[in-house]
Amino acid sequence: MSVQDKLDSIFTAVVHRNPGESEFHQAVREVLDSVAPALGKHPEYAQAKIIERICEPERQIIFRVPWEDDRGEVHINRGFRVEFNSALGPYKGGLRFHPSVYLGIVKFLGFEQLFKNALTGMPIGGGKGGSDFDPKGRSDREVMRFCQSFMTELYRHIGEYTDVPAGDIGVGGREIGYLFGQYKRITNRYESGVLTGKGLVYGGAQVRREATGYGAVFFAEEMLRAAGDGIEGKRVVVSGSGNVAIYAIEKVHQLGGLVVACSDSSGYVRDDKGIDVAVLKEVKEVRRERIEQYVRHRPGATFTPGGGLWRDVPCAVAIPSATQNEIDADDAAALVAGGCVAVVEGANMPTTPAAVRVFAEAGVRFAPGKAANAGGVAASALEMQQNASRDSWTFEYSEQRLHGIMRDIHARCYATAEEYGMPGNYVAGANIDGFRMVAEAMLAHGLI
Ligand SMILES: NC(=O)C1=CN([C@@H]2O[C@H](COP(=O)(O)OP(=O)(O)OC[C@H]3O[C@@H](n4cnc5c(N)ncnc54)[C@H](O)[C@@H]3O)[C@@H](O)[C@H]2O)C=CC1
Ligand SMILES: O=C(O)CCC(=O)C(=O)O
Repeated sequence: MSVQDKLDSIFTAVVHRNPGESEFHQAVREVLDSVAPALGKHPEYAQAKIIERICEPERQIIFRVPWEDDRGEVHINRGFRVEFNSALGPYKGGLRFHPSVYLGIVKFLGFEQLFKNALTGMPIGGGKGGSDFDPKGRSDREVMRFCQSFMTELYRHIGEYTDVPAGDIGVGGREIGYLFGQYKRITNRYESGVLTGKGLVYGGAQVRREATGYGAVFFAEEMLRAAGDGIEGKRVVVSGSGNVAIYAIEKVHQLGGLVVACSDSSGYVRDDKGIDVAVLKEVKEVRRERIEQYVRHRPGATFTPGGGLWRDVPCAVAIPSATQNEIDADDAAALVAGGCVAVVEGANMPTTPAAVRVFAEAGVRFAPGKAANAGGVAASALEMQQNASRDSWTFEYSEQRLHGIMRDIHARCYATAEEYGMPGNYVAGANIDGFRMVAEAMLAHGLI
């Protein structure tokens, strides 16, 4: 059987074993499509069934989360933690609170995470979790009660050396605080390294909040520089207006680019003078309002309801930072027609496979999320490092470390793509390099 036939049959088995989990299938297919050359060079991987083992999470936990709203009504949500792979270190990855969350989403995110974490070069395995709870429109006290109930089950599965959750969509500093408080209360242990993304006053690290967005822009800068270009003077569109998007916009502006539009799930705002980050933070981080409110403070800015951002606003650089599969083939064609030269995934898997093909055919440089958005989890590993040594670094030093890590990730992806005869193919470079690290560690550990 050829390597490709073998990979096809593994994929068929994954689909069969995980019915209805389309996002997970998509994430697996993308990696399997890249790793054939590495398997050709390393027959020992196939012999030890590394791919088959990588596609099967080490552990999947599903639990009931009952909680009471402010009117005394009882709600039941479902909680998840998928501990995907611990070959490189304790499971590490965020928690997502969003009504769309189900096992297939958590598994796709956990699968992506294990290769991403490998690329950071830090000793962290891959995991992901979350709930179908919707924090939108909930009071702080409701969110607190939900987080306490969620942690009342989750605490027995996590720990500094076991599994270290963090934030993702719908889980930011507020939620991490409530989760940490409940963990501390139940276990009677001040175990700082059990969660990352903590507040600065109780064990959080400088630059963790900014890290995913800043990191994506550092990666963009490296990718453009490798092509003899740069971000300065470029018109940029960033989707989303949450943690990743806000700090991506901030860093683009610091590097001399201009972000002219961003969005949330209700629509997008366009501001040709450049998105005002202070206003955006006030609307989104402080008031937790819909993006439409941005235009109240910015004469000349416009709000458009719905999802037309990628088709309507031309740009040289696109940084999708909202959610999975937000750029389809038609969006990609519109971006190409509008002069887009680079796409950098701030979100996890925001570009559909058909859209990735459109970019490849048009020669658009494309940075996959598992490389480009790895700055967040890398900064989480730096937070764990500071917690373990009871230390706290400055903002400047932490940002320098992040910058160095993103440069290294870029260099590894670039070099691996060259080594395998696919220069400029960052998808192949990231998948092969991340896969090789996990595979080598799994081989070393024996059949477990
Ligand atoms: N927070 C982190 O450190 C990291 C996050 N990511 C990924 O980045 C993406 C964004 O995450 P965060 O900024 O942390 O979440 P967030 O909850 O802070 O912000 C998410 C943003 O995306 C928007 N959004 C969500 N669903 C949408 C939809 N269907 N259509 C349009 N907009 C939508 C929301 O309105 C919000 O503006 C996710 O894909 C996440 O997995 C990746 C690496 C690390
Ligand atoms: O910081 C972390 O542990 C997780 C970040 C995350 O969820 C991601 O990289 O998608």
